[in-house]
Amino acid sequence: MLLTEILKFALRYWFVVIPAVITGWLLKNKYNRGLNKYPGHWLAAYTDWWRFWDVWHRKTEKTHLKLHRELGDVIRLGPNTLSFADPKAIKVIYGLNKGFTKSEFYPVQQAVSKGQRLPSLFSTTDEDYHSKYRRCVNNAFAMSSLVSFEPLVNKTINVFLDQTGKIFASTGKSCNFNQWLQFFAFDVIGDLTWSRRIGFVEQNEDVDGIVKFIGDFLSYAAPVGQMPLLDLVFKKNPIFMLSQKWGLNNTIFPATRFALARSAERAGEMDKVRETGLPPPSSKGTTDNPGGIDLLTRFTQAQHAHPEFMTDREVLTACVSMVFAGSETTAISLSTVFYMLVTHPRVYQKLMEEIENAVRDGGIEPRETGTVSWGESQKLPYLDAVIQECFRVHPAAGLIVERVVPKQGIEICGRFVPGGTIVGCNAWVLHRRPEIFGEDVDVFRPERWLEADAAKLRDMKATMFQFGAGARTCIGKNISLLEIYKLVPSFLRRFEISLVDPTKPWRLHNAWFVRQLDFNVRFTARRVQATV
Ligand code: HEM
Repeated sequence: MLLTEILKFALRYWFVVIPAVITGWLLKNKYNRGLNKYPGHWLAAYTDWWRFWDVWHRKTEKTHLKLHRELGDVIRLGPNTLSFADPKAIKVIYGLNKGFTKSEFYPVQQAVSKGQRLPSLFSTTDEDYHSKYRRCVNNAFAMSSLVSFEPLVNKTINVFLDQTGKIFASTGKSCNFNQWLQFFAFDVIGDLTWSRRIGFVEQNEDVDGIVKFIGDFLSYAAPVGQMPLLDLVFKKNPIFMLSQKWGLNNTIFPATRFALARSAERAGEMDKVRETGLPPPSSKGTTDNPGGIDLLTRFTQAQHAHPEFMTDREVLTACVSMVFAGSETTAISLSTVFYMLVTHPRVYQKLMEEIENAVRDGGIEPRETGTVSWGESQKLPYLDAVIQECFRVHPAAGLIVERVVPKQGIEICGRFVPGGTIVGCNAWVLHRRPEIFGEDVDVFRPERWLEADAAKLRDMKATMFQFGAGARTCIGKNISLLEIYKLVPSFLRRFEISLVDPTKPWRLHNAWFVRQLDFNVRFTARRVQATV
């Protein structure tokens, strides 16, 4: 009765009721559980459309840095979202057993199969499921496993160097270096995961459109992740989910298709691994093909050890998430190193001297291919300083790494934040803290890593956030370091790199990961033996 009266009233006076409801909703957002005390862009307090709009414009790392510099260490990015710039926040927000969970930003990145979401190690918000999953696969990524990955990485590096010579250096053709490094990173992950490259480097093309697919997917997921409800309208809507469930729509991610094909090829071999827990004989390799234990084998070994948890689905999603999480991020980091070198000739020259001296003194074996081993790369302090500085000035992830505050609320850097609030840090902001890295934070200067005393260095390292932190920190960190520390000196020994147009800087595109565009270069072959 009362409801009918209210409805009648609302219909009659809709021109007053609608603005009143909208105003009420906006005010509720603005004063949401006391978050109005935090500064930010004025629109951010009222609606998440502001952060959607900002991320849509692909320059969010700049927005966050500017707002923090102007407004302080805590800023409001949305009615329910805060960004923290103080490095002390890292330990609280990402610390172990603090009760924070990943936000709804992550499920937007979930693949769907037969109408069901496929939560991965990266995208699951269920921390209990995550910790069981991570326990099962952790061993595969330990530093000690690197030894068995190195032969797999070597194979791709050698093909990559030869192809660079053949396609670009010997023809004088210019190279879209960021894309070329993406091809490398995707092929390494293919080799590490399935002992089989996807074929990007050999064919010099985006096989099956996988790179484009992931690029487009991230460009969608970054803004939509700011308002995850939109995903239920655009991509994971009931019509799409039901049509998948009933088999009317069999769209499948190209990386998943590749993964399914590789698993089918090796089904017999993996059955034995699942049964015995032992790696297959092929992993021993031969003199021509050095072998190595790939991730598919390791995840299947985890199935043997944890049959109650690891099903075929967990093995498949773990393999696919390697491609999603490990390729674009590594390619971005590699591009940064090469770009910073070509745009800072002093640093480039100093690094070349270090590498040449190591070859001359026997610190690097004089291999014909010019490749540098992981062990050798670890004895090059300037290389290490260059790579650290590149991670500092251009971390791959360019948005806040979102977490939800536990129900009871928590104190972060002296401020009580109510439960349910989305909080996070952006590596681009943390890495430019002058009290940690020095007043010249905006300058690319690898020497800062060599000059710092032990205490300062400890603070600098503790503030580095390129791999995230805590329980959800990057599981592939060691693998990516293996790739980067090996490829950079190996490539520099074989080729001299110059920009096609030194007056034209690259462009950045922040779609969760900050991709580089217009990084066009030429290569000149160097005589590797001449350095010995
Ligand atoms: C330089 C290269 C890389 C960078 C900068 C990077 C960065 C990150 C970051 C920031 C996170 C945390 C995300 C979050 O908390 O929301 C993460 C997680 C993850 N990364 Fe990486 N990553 C890199 C390479 C790799 C590689 C090579 C692999 C796989 C072989 C990989 C697999 C993963 C996975 C599976 C997770 C989720 C871990 C979990 O939640 O337990 N990453 N990565």
